[in-house]
Amino acid sequence: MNSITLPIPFWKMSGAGNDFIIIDHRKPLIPQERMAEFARLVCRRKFSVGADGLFLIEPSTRADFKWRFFNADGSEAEMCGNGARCVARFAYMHGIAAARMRFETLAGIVEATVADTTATIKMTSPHSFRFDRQIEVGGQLFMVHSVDTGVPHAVIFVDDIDEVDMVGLGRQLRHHPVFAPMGTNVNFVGRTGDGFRIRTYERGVEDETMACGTGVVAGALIAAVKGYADSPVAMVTSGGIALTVQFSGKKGTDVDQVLLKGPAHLIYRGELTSESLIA
Ligand SMILES: N[C@@H](CCC[C@H](N)C(=O)O)C(=O)O
Repeated sequence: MNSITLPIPFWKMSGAGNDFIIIDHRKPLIPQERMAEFARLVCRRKFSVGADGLFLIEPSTRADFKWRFFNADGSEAEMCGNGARCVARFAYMHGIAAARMRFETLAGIVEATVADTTATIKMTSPHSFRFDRQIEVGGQLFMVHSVDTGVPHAVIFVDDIDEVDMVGLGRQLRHHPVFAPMGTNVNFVGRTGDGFRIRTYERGVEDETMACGTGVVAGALIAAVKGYADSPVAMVTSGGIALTVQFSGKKGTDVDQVLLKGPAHLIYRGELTSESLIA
């Protein structure tokens, strides 16, 4: 079968401004070989629903369900923190899983708890920490830290977060040879009087998004190692919404339980038709 079964019911959800299309795909509707193309079409803003990413919920033999996750450009990514929180609420509201659930991602098993419009996830173990790499971009040197929180993230602490050229600088770092071949998401973190602000240039969206869950976790863990923060760490994202990261275990890179908490809202539900898929 190479055709897409239409119409397709979907939910549009927002996790702190990171927005997603979520489809119950336990009964297959989109052939495997057309999933990336489908994601590109439905995520395209102004021409279709528009979103930062697409989730297809599928059956799992190891957990309550598993997902296929595609960025807006059709690339498949291992993990998405805000998407995981939205998917958890979707699964709970569709009776696919109980309020406490486990689901399979390419990064590993994610645990989640849903309470009203808030969803908390237990992240897969962060790994590949690197600190204090000096990287030159456009004749300027940046002190860059990095960690994989399910997907790769670079973290840079800046004095004035409003002044960062997200598209110019974000894009150059995202494609910097140091991070090849996978590339990286790029987070700029600013310390405010009583906390942190964070802005993320997302791989696969190829732009700044309003929030990035795995990016907030990367920022919080690196801030803790640097001695700037202690658990729980709240970071205000570009859309103005705070996400909270809680972790236990030894302070530093040896953290064994990392929780990400924040809102997961249903924006609307609808049906995708052939007109939603126009290139
Ligand atoms: N928005 C996500 C991260 C999604 C994956 C990322 N775009 C990538 O390809 O690495 C989040 O909330 O974590």
